[in-house]
Amino acid sequence: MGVNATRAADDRRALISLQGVSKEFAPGQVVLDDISAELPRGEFLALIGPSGCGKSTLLKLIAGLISPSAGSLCVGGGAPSASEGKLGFVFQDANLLPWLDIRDNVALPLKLAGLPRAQRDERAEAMLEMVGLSHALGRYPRELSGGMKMRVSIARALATQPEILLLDEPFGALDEMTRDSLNEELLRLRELQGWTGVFVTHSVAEAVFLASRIMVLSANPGRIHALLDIDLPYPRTAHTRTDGDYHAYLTEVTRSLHSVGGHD
Ligand SMILES: Nc1ncnc2c1ncn2[C@@H]1O[C@H](COP(=O)(O)OP(=O)(O)OP(=O)(O)O)[C@@H](O)[C@H]1O
Repeated sequence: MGVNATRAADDRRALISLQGVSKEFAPGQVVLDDISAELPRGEFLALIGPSGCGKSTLLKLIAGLISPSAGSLCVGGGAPSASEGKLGFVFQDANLLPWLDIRDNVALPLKLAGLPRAQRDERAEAMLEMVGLSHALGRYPRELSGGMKMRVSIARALATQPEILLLDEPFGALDEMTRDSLNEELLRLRELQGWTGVFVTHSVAEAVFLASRIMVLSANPGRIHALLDIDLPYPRTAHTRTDGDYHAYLTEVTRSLHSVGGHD
């Protein structure tokens, strides 16, 4: 098989595969039940559903931070626990180290990976430039706004050039304008870097704006209620939010969420 044929076969194969995944933290307390999905390379999947339905748990399973009670997951062709280096994780809290300036915060995973100082500084600076913070390299987290901290957190998650980016409600604590502009920025980064993403959100608008597909989960136990394709063309920009199709998707997802008892 030639290089192109191999790549085409790779592209068709799911990058993340979930088969009959269930999770219970205590016997009889099923949090997630029988979740199956295939995520091809390039997918940007939003997880949405009522509070406590298991969205973060599903993300942690994909990251290999916890193991399923039943079923199996395959990430990048292997077990999630073996996918270290292929994955970047962004949490709701930016989790920056207060005693390091933002260049060193972004360079931290590279330091842990053993990259020499010059290389990790160069990469950290390139990442910070990509998120529009090259003017702030020497600043400390306490000197940054919430939106800037989240930009640093995203730059840090992407510094190791992961194939997959997992985001657990990263913009939930931000005001709407900052959130909208970070959403646009995130899509721009995705265009540039081509990672596959899975993110948790409570915002229907954010899910529709970002995602290529939305998984609506029901609660107690968490099950897939709907998997909806969002066929809005990328790149999506601020103009997308005034598009009639975008608004039709907002209505569809809101209805789906209401039918499972989500009040977000
Ligand atoms: N480590 C754990 N041990 C025991 N129970 C847990 C653990 N982690 C999560 N749970 C329980 O699993 C359920 C799902 O939690 P999870 O955080 O995945 O939900 P979520 O959909 O992300 O919620 P939210 O939207 O409120 O953030 C909750 O009832 C939670 O209490």
